Amino acid sequence: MIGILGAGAFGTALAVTLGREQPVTLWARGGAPRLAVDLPEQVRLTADLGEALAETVLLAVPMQALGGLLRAEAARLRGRALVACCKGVDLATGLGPTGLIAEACPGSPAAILTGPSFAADIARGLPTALTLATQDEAAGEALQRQLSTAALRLYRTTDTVGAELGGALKNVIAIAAGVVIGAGLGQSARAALMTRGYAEMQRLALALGARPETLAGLSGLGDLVLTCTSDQSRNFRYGQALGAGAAFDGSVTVEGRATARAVAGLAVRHGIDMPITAMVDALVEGRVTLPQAIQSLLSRPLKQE
Ligand SMILES: NC(=O)C1=CN([C@@H]2O[C@H](COP(=O)(O)OP(=O)(O)OC[C@H]3O[C@@H](n4cnc5c(N)ncnc54)[C@H](O)[C@@H]3O)[C@@H](O)[C@H]2O)C=CC1
Ligand SMILES: O=C(CO)COP(=O)(O)O
Repeated sequence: MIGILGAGAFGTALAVTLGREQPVTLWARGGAPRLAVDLPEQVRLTADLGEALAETVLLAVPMQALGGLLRAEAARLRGRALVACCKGVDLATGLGPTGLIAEACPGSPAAILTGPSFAADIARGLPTALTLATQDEAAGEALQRQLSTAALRLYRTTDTVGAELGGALKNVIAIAAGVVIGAGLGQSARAALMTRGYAEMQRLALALGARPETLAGLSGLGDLVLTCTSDQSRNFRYGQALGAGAAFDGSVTVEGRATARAVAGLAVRHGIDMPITAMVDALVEGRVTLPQAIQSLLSRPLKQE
């Protein structure tokens, strides 16, 4: 049995695909999943977290809720294989998902499942490929077998730093890509933004110990491409609204907002130049106007690529 904590769009989609092949218990804090889909017979929905505590537990809550959930449930989660399914950097600690797991549940195998996939596509059984990262090679092989399905292919790596930073940072760049399109700056500008965004993702991630091939893989470049080019992405749509001066529903999960804040701080501490992330953070926080943000990016010094 697999336990999934969090019945938002992603947790529910994972329950649907995994539940077609094996028993799954899906914990919904409020008792109901967010995606309007039929759950396979082997998926049990519960409002009692204890019932979802299997040997393998997927943590599918938003990034800024992960630390609190881990601390509250540490005693019951310890010793289980814990697979984070969220993308971002924790504002309070600057840690990524596996760092939060290690802090709350030391000794538990900590993994992250990340990469290009919209929950709706996974739930429909469309083909999807994700990265499963864990430092423990044997645990990684076991999880890869357990969590791959006919439609969901998992690629394995031990580079947790690269996998989680790729997934976190691409959301910030997706907001910027949305701003570019929302402000009517055109698709050529978006391609430039994505490329320069990828350069700054690499600068930070490599400085923090990530491997370049992880950044070039599904969890980095793959997810950057998906999220910056599809209006299925909530980060992209949020950016579009910012760029167009339109309203955006505040209840929608937009991970790139808090991640921009956390990463702007990390970049300063590590002396890494991340102008797009800094611009997104300043724009989201209302410290600059849209024309100022665009002007500051266009007036960067001319330099080598
Ligand atoms: N939706 C998607 O297509 C994908 C989402 N992800 C990632 O999955 C993570 C979760 O996102 P979604 O499921 O899309 O969000 P969502 O907004 O659809 O759902 C979030 C769920 O978490 C629950 N939740 C919030 N705080 C909680 C807490 N403290 N304890 C328990 N439950 C809590 C909410 O009730 C809600 O059901 C994010 O980090 C996102 O980046 C990753 C890949 C695809
Ligand atoms: O992470 C995702 C796709 O891989 C989902 O993107 P959004 O959170 O922007 O909707």
